[in-house]
Amino acid sequence: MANDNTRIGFIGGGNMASAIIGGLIRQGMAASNIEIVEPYEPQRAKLKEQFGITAQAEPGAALAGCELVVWAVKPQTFKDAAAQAKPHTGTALHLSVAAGIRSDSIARWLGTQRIVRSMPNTPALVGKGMTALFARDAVTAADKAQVERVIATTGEFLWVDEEKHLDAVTALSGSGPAYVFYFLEAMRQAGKEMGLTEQQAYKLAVGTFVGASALAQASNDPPELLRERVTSKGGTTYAATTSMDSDNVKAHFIKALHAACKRADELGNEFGA
Ligand SMILES: NC(=O)c1ccc[n+]([C@@H]2O[C@H](COP(=O)([O-])OP(=O)(O)OC[C@H]3O[C@@H](n4cnc5c(N)ncnc54)[C@H](OP(=O)(O)O)[C@@H]3O)[C@@H](O)[C@H]2O)c1
Ligand code: PRO
Repeated sequence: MANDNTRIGFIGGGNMASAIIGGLIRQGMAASNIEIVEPYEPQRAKLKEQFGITAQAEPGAALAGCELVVWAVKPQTFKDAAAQAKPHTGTALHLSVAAGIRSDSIARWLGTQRIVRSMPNTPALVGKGMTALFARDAVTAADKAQVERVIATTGEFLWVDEEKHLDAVTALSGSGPAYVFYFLEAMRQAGKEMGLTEQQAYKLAVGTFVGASALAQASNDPPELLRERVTSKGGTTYAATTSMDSDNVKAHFIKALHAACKRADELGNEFGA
């Protein structure tokens, strides 16, 4: 992004916006090309401290010069935020990161069809994000390329052809980091119960996730086979996975992801009207 003079506006300057802005700045985008609208004063102070960007409390003329507007508000506040910002967004291309809110709703609120919906995740903060993107028909190849340049600063991405698949993506990779952290909490507690210090247990658990993920990424083998290679006959891994199987852990975990997917659909219905 170093030689790119595109101006990008952010509506909402919270966690997800900060993750993307961090990526853009790391890749050399000038902070002066970023406009942020963020009503919460302490968050504006944080953005100033983190990125040197003075965010605006409400949308205004500065937004009009932005070729791309990123919507990083909660699903619950999207409609109101859209009503406030619409008079200032000109002919911009729009990129939403909001869970659940369908592009039909966004098109209606903003009066434009140039909308890309996305579902990023918080590892974007460290350049290891995983994002899925969906484009409405009116989005051109050049528009898509512009979105890709932005999202690529936060990690990897893929496009989905059907918008409803973004709900599944939300359940899988959008919320996914929380599942990993949940398992880290459990591994840390188990380690402590077995006599390790909290620090030792946490370091071992995080390192194991990093290592196993890197192995899965580097390997052409399916996870079933990778797991088999850890599992010695009559050994410790077998004892653990047998215990999980008898408690139906996998089925419960899959059920949890379906609950997240259903909630994404509900968010679209509840807050997209
Ligand atoms: N966090 C994640 O892991 C994640 C992952 C993928 C997608 N998302 C999506 O990203 C979106 C933002 O989530 P987040 O975690 O970044 O939330 P967040 O940290 O709460 O950020 C949203 C920000 O938008 C501000 N805001 C509220 N009304 C506004 C308005 N009218 N105009 C401009 N800004 C306004 C909020 O201020 P106040 O606090 O004053 O309301 C808040 O600072 C959500 O739609 C979520 O579904 C999040
Ligand atoms: N965070 C948002 C939520 O929990 C969307 C994915 C991750 O609703």
